[in-house]
Amino acid sequence: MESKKIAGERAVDYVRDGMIVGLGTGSTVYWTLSRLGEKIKQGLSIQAVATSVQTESLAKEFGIALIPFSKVESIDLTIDGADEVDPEWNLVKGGGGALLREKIVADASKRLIIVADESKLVRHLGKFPLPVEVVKFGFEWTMRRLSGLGCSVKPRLSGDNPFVTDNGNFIVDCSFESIVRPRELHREINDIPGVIDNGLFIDRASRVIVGCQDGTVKELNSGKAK
Ligand SMILES: O=C(CO)[C@H](O)[C@H](O)COP(=O)(O)O
Repeated sequence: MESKKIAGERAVDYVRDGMIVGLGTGSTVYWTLSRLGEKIKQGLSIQAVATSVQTESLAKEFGIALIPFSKVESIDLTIDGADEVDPEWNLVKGGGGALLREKIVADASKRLIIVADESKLVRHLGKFPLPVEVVKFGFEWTMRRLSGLGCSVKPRLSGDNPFVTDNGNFIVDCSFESIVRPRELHREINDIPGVIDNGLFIDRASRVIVGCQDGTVKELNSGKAK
């Protein structure tokens, strides 16, 4: 928990007065939101776009001014978490089910800072099941097509019911043993009818901030993205 906190908080050092900031989703970003709230009390002035209903309500709690995404031309900086980060900074995201809005907001952002604890750094993506957002209609068929890509598939549940995203869709978690060619896999998955998007984020991170168990924070800044 402490390593998530120090990573999440550190990212706030990159936020400047007047910025439009994208707010990711998850337990690491929670600490970003809480630190942003403190800085706002001390006079920082920003506007923010949330990537989930959960983040929207936390932002309100922390006194962060939100604007609708539809009113935004571009976002200066987005801070978000990840489930896995490989040495090329390809990411798996969507553990919290917010991958679609997270990807749209990341796409509109000049910079994407990823905050994570050390356990998220992996040699190859794939240990964490890859979340795929699919439409409800025909999702059983879409799952069959996904399993044809060589993974085992599980519809995500919330208790006994299917998990429903903020966009009204389902999530299918796809377990590949190892994702060797993430770029190709990203395209293959999104080519399947019924798939809306998947949790692979390729060449999107501009910086990765990692909280370590010994209390230090590592900042990696050699990615290929904008
Ligand atoms: O992609 C996400 C939500 O859709 C999260 O950023 C990801 O699951 C990491 O979450 P956490 O910081 O709680 O470990």
